[in-house]
Amino acid sequence: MAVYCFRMVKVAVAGASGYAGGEIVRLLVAHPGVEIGALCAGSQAGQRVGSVHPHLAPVADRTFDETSADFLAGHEVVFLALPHGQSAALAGSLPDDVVVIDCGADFRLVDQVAWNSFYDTDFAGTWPYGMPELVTADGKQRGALEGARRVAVPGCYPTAVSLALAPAFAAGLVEFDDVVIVAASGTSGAGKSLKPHLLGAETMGSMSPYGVGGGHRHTPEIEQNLARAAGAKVSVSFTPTLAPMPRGILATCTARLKDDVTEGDVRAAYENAYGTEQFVQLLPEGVWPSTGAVLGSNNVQLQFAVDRHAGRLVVTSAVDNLTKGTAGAAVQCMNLALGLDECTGLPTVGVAP
Ligand SMILES: NC(=O)C1=CN([C@@H]2O[C@H](COP(=O)(O)OP(=O)(O)OC[C@H]3O[C@@H](n4cnc5c(N)ncnc54)[C@H](OP(=O)(O)O)[C@@H]3O)[C@@H](O)[C@H]2O)C=CC1
Ligand SMILES: CC(=O)N[C@@H](CCC(=O)OP(=O)(O)O)C(=O)O
Repeated sequence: MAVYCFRMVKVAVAGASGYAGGEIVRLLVAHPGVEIGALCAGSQAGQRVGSVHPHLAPVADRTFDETSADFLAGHEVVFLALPHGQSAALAGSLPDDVVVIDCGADFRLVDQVAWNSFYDTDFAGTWPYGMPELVTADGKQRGALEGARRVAVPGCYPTAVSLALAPAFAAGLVEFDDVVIVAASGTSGAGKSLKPHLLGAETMGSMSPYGVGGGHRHTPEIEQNLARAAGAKVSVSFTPTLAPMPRGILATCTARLKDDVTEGDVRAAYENAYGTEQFVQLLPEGVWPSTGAVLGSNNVQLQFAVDRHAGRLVVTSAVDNLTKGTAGAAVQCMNLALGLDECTGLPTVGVAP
C-alpha cells in the first residue's frame, strides 16, 4: 500500500462555480497534498457549493466567496477558471511566489498579432504553456513547467489535437502545410452560462459545425504547438463541431505523409514520444479511441492509420474536455510547479458506460 507524506498546500479556485472550476474542485478533493481554501464565484458568490455542484459532496456545505485579491490572499496556489480577459488583473494582484494557474486563454499565445486577430481583449503576455507531454524541438514541454509560478493551461481542442499530431511533426513524417482537423466536443466546452444555441432542444440529437473556415480561436494555438514540435511554421485547417453529449472531445487529425514513411515509422515515433507518459496512451493496433473511454479521467487515447490511397496520416484522439482538457491539466501543472509527483491525485480510470 502506498503511504503518502505531503506538506499540505493551501489552494484557492476562482471561477469555482463554473464547469472548469467545479472540475478542478472535484480533482482537488481527491488530491492528498492540498487543503482547499477559498472557492470564489462571480454572480453565485454567497451560494452554497452543493446548490451549484451537487456532485461535490465533501465541500457541499461550503459557501462561494467573492472573487477578489483579498479572498485569494494567503494561498500557495491559485487556479483561475474565469472567462477570457478576466485573468490578467487578478493575476497581477497576486504575489510573484504564488503559483497561478490560468485555465483561460489570456496567456497562451506568444504571437501578439495572432492574439489580436482572434480575441477582443488586450494582449496580456505569455506564460509557460501547460502541456507537459508536448514534444517540442527542445524536448518535452514539461521542462518549462517544473517549478513554474505562472502557467497557461491549454484549450481543450488544442490538447486533443496537439498531442495527436506533435510526434509526427517532431519526427518529420508529415508535410507542415497540409493539415486538416475536424473535432467534436461535448457542450460543457462552452461553459455554464446560458447560451440559446446550447439549449437542450437545440443540441440533443443534432451535431453542427461552428468557427468554420479558420475562424476558431484555437487555430493559432494549435499552430503554435505544432510549430514547437516541427521547429518550423505549420498551418492547419481546423473545424470544431458540437456533439450532443455533456463531455468529451474526439479529434480526427490528418496530414499529408512524406514519401516512403511506413506504419512502423509512425508507430515508433508515437511510442518514442509517449511510451513513458502516464496519461497518453497509444492504443493497440485496431483499437480506436472513444470519448466514453476517457470520461472523468486525465487520459488521452490515440490511434493512427496510414491512408495510402489519400497519402495521409490519420490520427484520432479522445479526451475529456473538462479533465485532461482543462482541470486535469491544471492540477498536473500544479504538481509539476510544486515539485510533487506529476500524477498525484489525477485519475487514470474513467467512468463507463
Ligand atoms: N469548459 C471547458 O471545457 C473549458 C474551459 N476552459 C476555460 O476555462 C474558463 C472557465 O470556463 P468554464 O468553466 O467552461 O465557464 P463557466 O461559464 O462554466 O464558468 C465561468 C466561471 O467564471 C465566473 N465568473 C464569470 N464572470 C466573472 C466575474 N466578472 N468575476 C468573477 N467570476 C466570474 C463564473 O461565476 P458565476 O457563475 O458565479 O457568475 C463561473 O464560476 C474559460 O476561460 C474557458 O475558456 C478551458 C478549457 C476547456
Ligand atoms: C464546445 C465549445 O464551445 N468549446 C469551446 C472551447 C472550450 C475551451 O477550450 O476553452 P478556451 O475558451 O479556454 O480556449 C469553444 O469552442 O469555444
